[in-house]
Amino acid sequence: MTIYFYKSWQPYGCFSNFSPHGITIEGIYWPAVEHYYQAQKFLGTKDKYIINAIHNAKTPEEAAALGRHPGYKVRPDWESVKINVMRKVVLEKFNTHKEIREILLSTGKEILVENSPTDYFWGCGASKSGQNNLGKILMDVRSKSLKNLILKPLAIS
Ligand SMILES: Nc1nc(O)c(N)c(N[C@@H]2O[C@H](COP(=O)(O)O)[C@@H](O)[C@H]2O)n1
Repeated sequence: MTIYFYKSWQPYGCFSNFSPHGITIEGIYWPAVEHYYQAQKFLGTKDKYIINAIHNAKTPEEAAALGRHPGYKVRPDWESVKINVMRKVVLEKFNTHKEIREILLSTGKEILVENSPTDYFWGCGASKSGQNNLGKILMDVRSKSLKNLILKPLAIS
């Protein structure tokens, strides 16, 4: 059975990047994955001042609106780095928060899909045929977490 998730208040909402699970990366605390992800778009650009506003955004929706604003210039390598940016921050989220790591592990081998009606890159889009890159990252994180769970007791003995 495929597990669909999207909004943070819906079933499996903790898989959404908008869920309120803070992370610390390179010593800086971010209120949600979405804040960090959107801010990375502007590293080293003339619009880098917007990073602070994204960091301080009251909600992930506000962070996303700032990061998607067509008036700000995204870094030129964004398309080639965004998957790795997302991989790093989503892994950190599930390493940090044990309760949602357990929910992720409880999904076993089910396929996870971000059921965004508009996003064909991170989600499946309205046609359900999108790339679902967020779902793929979550399934990778799930495999890594499972390996850690199996290897940890072995390391102790
Ligand atoms: N608009 C919206 N609302 C949500 O609740 C979502 N989970 C998403 N999806 C996330 O949007 C991010 C992509 O943003 P860009 O289009 O690259 O600016 C990514 O975190 C998706 O998972 N969207």
